[in-house]
Amino acid sequence: MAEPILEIRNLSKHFGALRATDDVSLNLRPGEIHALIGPNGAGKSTLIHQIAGTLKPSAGTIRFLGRDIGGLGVPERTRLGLGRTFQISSLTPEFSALRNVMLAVQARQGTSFRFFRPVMGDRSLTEPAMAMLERVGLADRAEIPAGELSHGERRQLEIAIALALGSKTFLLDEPMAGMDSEGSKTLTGFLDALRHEAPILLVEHDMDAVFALADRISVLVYGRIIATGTVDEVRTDPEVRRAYLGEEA
Ligand SMILES: Nc1ncnc2c1ncn2[C@@H]1O[C@H](COP(=O)(O)OP(=O)(O)OP(=O)(O)O)[C@@H](O)[C@H]1O
Repeated sequence: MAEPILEIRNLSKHFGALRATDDVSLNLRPGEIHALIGPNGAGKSTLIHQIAGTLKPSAGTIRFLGRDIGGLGVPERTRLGLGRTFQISSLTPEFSALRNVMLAVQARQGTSFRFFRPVMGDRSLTEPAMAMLERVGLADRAEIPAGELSHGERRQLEIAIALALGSKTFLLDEPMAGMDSEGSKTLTGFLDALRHEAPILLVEHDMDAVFALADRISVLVYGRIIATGTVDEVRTDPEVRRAYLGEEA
């Protein structure tokens, strides 16, 4: 089996007496979508924050591409290729989709000294940025201001930006939140293809999306993983049914 890209071992986060994550171990393999599900307050976002570097773990290790990243800050983790998206603030709403991606290409190239040149005419920026928009299926929306894109399109744009910044893995925290069923269907199709570019750790409450997408699911309850397995294994696990899925499973 391929080496995991991301390996979490015995990760915990304590807020006073509360164990928001408690001895969590999981991994993410190349090409997979690993979904993390669980009731409200189970610790899913806390876990994502710990991996992204915005929360310091109380204990445990995080290895990314074979390297212990526990001591690294957010920018260093991003530079290594750990992509966290869906922070809407990363988009400049009045700039076109293309220009938003060009800024990321420029940041990656470290060419901000070119500010005095007309950026939109710079083919070393427009061409890779266009290629990125094509990869995420937004090429025909290149000229539309980011603020006028649909909810789902903005998420695709954020992924294009993350790819332009060199992301090799994605941590996605509730990407379907606030979407109608049409939007979440489109985004599901998009994430399905994205996994082959970069594996995804997906926190999501939309169970249709999770069951359609996940290669594996881990179920988090009160900060602990109570089961990890395929969709079928998790759906039929008695403890998961009792603790989370209930009779609807
Ligand atoms: N900064 C913090 N200080 C204290 N407690 C916190 C903090 N952040 C989260 N918690 C607590 O940790 C627990 C886990 O919260 P977390 O947001 O990780 O859960 P979640 O599984 O993402 O929930 P949801 O599905 O509702 O987003 C909760 O009890 C929450 O109140």
